[in-house]
Amino acid sequence: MQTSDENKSLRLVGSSGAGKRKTQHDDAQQSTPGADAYYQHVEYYAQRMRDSSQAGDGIDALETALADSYDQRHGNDLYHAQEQLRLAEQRIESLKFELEQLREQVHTDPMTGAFNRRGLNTVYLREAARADRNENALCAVAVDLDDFSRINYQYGYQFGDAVLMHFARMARASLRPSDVVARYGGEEFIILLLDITPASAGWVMQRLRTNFSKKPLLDMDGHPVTVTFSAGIALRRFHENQNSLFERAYEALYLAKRSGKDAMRVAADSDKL
Ligand SMILES: Nc1nc2c(ncn2[C@@H]2O[C@H](COP(=O)(O)OP(=O)(O)OP(=O)(O)O)[C@@H](O)[C@H]2O)c(=O)[nH]1
Repeated sequence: MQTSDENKSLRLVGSSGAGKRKTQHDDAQQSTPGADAYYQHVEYYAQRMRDSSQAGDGIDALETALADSYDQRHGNDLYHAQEQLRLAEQRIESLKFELEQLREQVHTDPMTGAFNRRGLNTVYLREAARADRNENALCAVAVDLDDFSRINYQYGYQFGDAVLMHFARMARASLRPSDVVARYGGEEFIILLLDITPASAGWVMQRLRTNFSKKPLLDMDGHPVTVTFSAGIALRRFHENQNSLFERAYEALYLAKRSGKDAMRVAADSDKL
């Protein structure tokens, strides 16, 4: 039950108009802004509602509580802290996005869009671990465009660049999206064929060869320019590291070049191919 003094105080507070009225708690709020003051304020009015015997008094107290706590709910430290938190979360999201873009730049050859060496190293570690875990086959193919210095000399360096971009595009289009195309050096590429049956690696590369030769670039006069490539294929042994695998792929590539170029060879140990 309320005493008559409390009722008086309740009515006084409740009848002075929402939003503008000043209560005995305003001073306390101003001197101690923030969450503590807010909760004290709420508790104060909650207590008054508990003590109230009539619905009208309770509603009065509730309205007053809402009006008096408006600034604290919307303009106080708690509100600002929540706003800061929201902005910080937004910033974190945009930083994550920037980081993702930077990571992509660090791992990509800007001209061809293929992985660069660093990107290839990262992908190799991941895919080799996966291949070991699942006992999947993984093939590395070393590719070198034939007589590229002559292409540059005859058609210009810019045309040579266009050939490199064209090769990377054709490789991506001819292989599975999960396969990896990386520019390893000037006119050298490494391709990783994942989860491939050894017998398939040869004809997958043959398909790339066919697609590449069927869509030649044109010179200034609109004539097609024939560009070929040589390739060496090596089937990865379980737990074989990158250097060893690529070395075997390069040995096979060397044999392909020695055989007259525009050719493919399979590394000796890849006997299942
Ligand atoms: N256009 C262009 N050419 C490049 C780039 N990087 C390397 N090259 C050229 O690639 C050529 C590679 O020449 P070589 O290593 O002699 O090989 P090749 O002429 O292809 O001869 P083979 O490998 O025996 O078929 C050089 O002329 C380099 O200047 C590049 O980013 N753009």
